[in-house]
Amino acid sequence: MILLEVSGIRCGYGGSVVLHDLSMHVNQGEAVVILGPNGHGKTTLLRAISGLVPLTAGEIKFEGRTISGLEAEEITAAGVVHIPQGDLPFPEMTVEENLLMGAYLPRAWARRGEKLDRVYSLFPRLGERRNQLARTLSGGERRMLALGRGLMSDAKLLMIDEPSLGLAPIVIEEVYTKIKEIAASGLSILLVDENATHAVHVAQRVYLLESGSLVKEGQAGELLMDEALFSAYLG
Ligand SMILES: Nc1ncnc2c1ncn2[C@@H]1O[C@H](COP(=O)(O)OP(=O)(O)OP(=O)(O)O)[C@@H](O)[C@H]1O
Repeated sequence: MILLEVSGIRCGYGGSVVLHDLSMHVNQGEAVVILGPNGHGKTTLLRAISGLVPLTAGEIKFEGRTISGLEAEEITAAGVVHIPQGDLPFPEMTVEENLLMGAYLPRAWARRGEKLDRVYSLFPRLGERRNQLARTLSGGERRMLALGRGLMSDAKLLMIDEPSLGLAPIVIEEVYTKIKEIAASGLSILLVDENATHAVHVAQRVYLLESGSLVKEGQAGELLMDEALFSAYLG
């Protein structure tokens, strides 16, 4: 069953068009990654789905309902949760207070205790640091906090923007191990990253984005087998 369906969208900033006639989808329970060089529109695509960049053409549907044109809060309330690049937490709040901010919608708030337990079992380091101010966390811990905050909501689709950005290789591996666990729990995931190495092991399906258009789609396994493609597009 298709969960998210993006059909022929066009959007950009001011007069400049960033995404042209872009179509893609995410099935229920699937982890999908969009790979592509920086500056080619990956973040813009997530922002368009979240209602932060208006479309000038095309349509986006979630669970069969048109969400393009809705306010960003309504799209979040529908279950599309966006973890932006850089994932800055509220620095003067504790880890736990930051996590609780992710459960601000009434349905999630009612189940916040159970959700906190789930986040702490997935990220024991956050549990140990629950009373620590977010500004004192390491880069990797901050990224975990951003993922945890996303899980505190009633997400049906978790969209994660470049989880490897600015982290040391060993920390990237740790973050991706957690994303794999989240995907294995059945939550649908749409991930964008410039770094293919880890992302292709988490995703079932991959799209390659170049200059605002998707140039290829395939199973992650096929991409891994295709060395020429892998090096041509992903370096
Ligand atoms: N707020 C903005 N105003 C004007 N142009 C923007 C804005 N945000 C992004 N752009 C432009 O849109 C294009 C696509 O940027 P986008 O951030 O979507 O790329 P990306 O593939 O996610 O790369 P990165 O990972 O570096 O963010 C770039 O040319 C960028 O300069």
